[in-house]
Amino acid sequence: EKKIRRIDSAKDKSRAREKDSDRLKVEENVFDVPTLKILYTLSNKGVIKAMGGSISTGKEANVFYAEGPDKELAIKIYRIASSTFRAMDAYIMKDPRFTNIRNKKRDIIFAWTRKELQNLKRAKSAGVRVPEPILAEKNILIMEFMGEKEAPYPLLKNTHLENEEAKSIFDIIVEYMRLLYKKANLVHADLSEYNILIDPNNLTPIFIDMGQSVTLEHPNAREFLYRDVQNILRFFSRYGIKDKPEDLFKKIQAE
Ligand SMILES: N#C/C(=C\c1ccncc1)C(=O)NCc1ccccc1
Repeated sequence: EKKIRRIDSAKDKSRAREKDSDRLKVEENVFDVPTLKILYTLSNKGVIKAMGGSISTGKEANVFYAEGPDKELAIKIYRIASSTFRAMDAYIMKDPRFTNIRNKKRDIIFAWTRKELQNLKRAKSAGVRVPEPILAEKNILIMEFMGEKEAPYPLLKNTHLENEEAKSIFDIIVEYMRLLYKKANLVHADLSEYNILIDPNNLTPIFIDMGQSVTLEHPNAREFLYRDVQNILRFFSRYGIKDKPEDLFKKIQAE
């Protein structure tokens, strides 16, 4: 009951911050009864000591801060009532790893959550800096919290950089794209300044949101890679970086 109150208070806290009713509806969908049951179970198992507030809210999921037994956690909860799960089809239905799932909304969301955990593990073992993946349970993904004092590290989008700082971050991002491709056999497929955190202690990038990442067997993998390359070059052009997309595209895939 104490733990349940903490989760309920997290609900209230995240609601309290709601300004307009739409967001309230959005938040409401995340904490549906099945999701609450899983959170209570994880809490009773000691995986989650206390739920915190919402770190970020997207169309298809919300990320919450939480205290774990030994480290801070980020809890990503995929919305079952999400309207954008159709968009997931493009990535998941052609992925040989998931062709056998029944086309039921929940199954797609659960498979997507499992895929994000798997992709984070593969990225990490390839040497790409990502939040430490901890577990996936139905529509809930638990990972290491990347931030300090309950405040997440800033997105690349919101980080002020000098040109030299930007250049060194750009070089690491390209190296991570190469490691993902050559060693993890993955393409991020949604890489942009919105899905890269910057660790302010050493100005290094952290890749997040790998639910949509695909293996190189996916028929559109190279298209997605080219789009990631274009996104990154578009963002870094403001710092005087002039690499050509086709050159970067080749460099990432080169033997
Ligand atoms: N993962 C993750 C995120 C942050 C994060 C911070 C600190 N530690 C770990 C993860 C995040 O904001 N993702 C964006 C997003 C996408 C889709 C729906 C909601 C939110």
